[in-house]
Amino acid sequence: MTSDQLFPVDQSFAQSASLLAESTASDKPEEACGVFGVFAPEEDVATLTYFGLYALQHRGQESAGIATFDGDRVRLHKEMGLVSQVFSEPVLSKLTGTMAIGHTRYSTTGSSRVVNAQPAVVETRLGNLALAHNGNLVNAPDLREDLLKSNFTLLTTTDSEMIALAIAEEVNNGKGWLEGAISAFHRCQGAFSLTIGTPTGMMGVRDPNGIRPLVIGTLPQAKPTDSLRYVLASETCGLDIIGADYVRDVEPGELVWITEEGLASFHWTKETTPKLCIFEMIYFARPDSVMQAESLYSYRMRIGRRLAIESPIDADIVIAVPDSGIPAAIGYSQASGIPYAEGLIKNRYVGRTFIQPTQTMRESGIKMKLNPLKDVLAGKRVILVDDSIVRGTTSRKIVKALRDAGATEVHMRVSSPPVTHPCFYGIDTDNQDQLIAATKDVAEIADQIGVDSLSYLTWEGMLDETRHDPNNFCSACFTGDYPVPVPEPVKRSKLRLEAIAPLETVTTG
Ligand SMILES: O=P(O)(O)OC[C@H]1O[C@H](OP(=O)(O)OP(=O)(O)O)[C@H](O)[C@@H]1O
Ligand SMILES: NC(=O)CC[C@H](N)C(=O)O
Ligand SMILES: [Mg+2]
Repeated sequence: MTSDQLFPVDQSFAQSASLLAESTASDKPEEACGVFGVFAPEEDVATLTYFGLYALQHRGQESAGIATFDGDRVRLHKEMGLVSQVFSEPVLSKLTGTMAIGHTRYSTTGSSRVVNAQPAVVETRLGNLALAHNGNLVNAPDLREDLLKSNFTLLTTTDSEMIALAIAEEVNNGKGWLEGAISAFHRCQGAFSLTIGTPTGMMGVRDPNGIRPLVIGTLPQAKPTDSLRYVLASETCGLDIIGADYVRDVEPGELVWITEEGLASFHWTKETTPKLCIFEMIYFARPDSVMQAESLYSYRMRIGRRLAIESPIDADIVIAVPDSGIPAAIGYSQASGIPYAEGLIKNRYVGRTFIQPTQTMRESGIKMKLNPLKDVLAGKRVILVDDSIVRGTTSRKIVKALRDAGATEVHMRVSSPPVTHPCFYGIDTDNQDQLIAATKDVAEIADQIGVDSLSYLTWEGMLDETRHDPNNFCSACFTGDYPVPVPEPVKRSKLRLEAIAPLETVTTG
């Protein structure tokens, strides 16, 4: 399905019976998204955004969208699928403008369907705004009630549309873009890294804890007279791909406002406590992205070394679970002196299994994805390194495949602590009952996945090796210590707004 629009528009497409009839899969996991924005009047902003989203594809694989601004006019194309499936050159050539906002989605608050794809575009007194959101609001049900009371029409079941409508409400009540947006952010609780387009400028925003990442870059000026061209991206890999230079992170509780005049920074709240999601560093973000002033490849190598020191074992080879287990396996090999080998070959055309919508898809995804190398493994005592065990689906299958390929012993080492709690801030760590470490101890997990031994990195080791203040990270998935309190009904519903308020009952008048 496609949603291709020129705004101002008739948004009635979103209310069609066929869309409303689509139901959400109740076992659908949670995760993160990729956001992007570019303000570059002399450039082909849609194509730049396409490449930026291409680099951020790992953050969300369900749908993608780009909205471009040409003065007051907004052009929007969003569709289900991967970035390369959603956009073609003819589509991109129609997305003209001086600024673009882009999104790759992995649904969390609303179901996976085109109406919920982003950017969310809403009309306001001052013109349209387009918003791309990474994260999750933990007060989404309350915000939704407030917006319904204000007679707003909710066309989607995402918390992201609610942020856009909250800004619209403030603006419609007489505020300007900045004042209105800041008032709206004070109504939001949870995780939100946002890129927002308006007819006059582009915003980059992080919540007071900066749970999800967001970086600022600049594009080189084609001519000395060109204005500075700014880029916003979830990760630095989204800057690299278009030749943009990394400037800095958007800070927790900061709003950057990018216009023809340049970039202005506003600290929209004084109540900031940095809590970057440590799971971004462990697994989610790309290893070539820079966080906390170094590539995640370097951090992941270091935790692999730490793991070797914390949990040594005698063996013949160290192998990784590709892709995200590779840096830690190299680190483990370096620190232990046990040779690193490739024992599993990944079909590079298969995506991330962790973030596929259903258990059935995840199971078949693994079979399609990894094939053991028999001549490397036969007769060997193997140390298998992965970055995380979440449900245990991946490890169980791999361990069996390694033994079938002739490995005599399989010792698993994991470069993060046991995942015991779900994430409510935008990464897929599923319901607690599906997290293998929520109900089983390490010995039971070892038994279930069929390894000879199993060890995890300690929580202290994971945080020490960041070489930053350990208090600056959210590690709730390992501890249950949530930096933004999660209301009980939200914990129970896992922010499935369809469960809280079925779409069929949404007021559209
Ligand atoms: O315990 P499970 O629920 O099976 O999930 C854990 C696995 O999922 C992730 O990899 P994924 O295959 O998603 O992506 P990757 O190729 O980037 O490692 C992670 O790196 C683990 O390998
Ligand atoms: N994973 C995310 O960051 C998703 C953003 C938003 N909560 C949605 O469901 O669309
Ligand atoms: Mg993996």
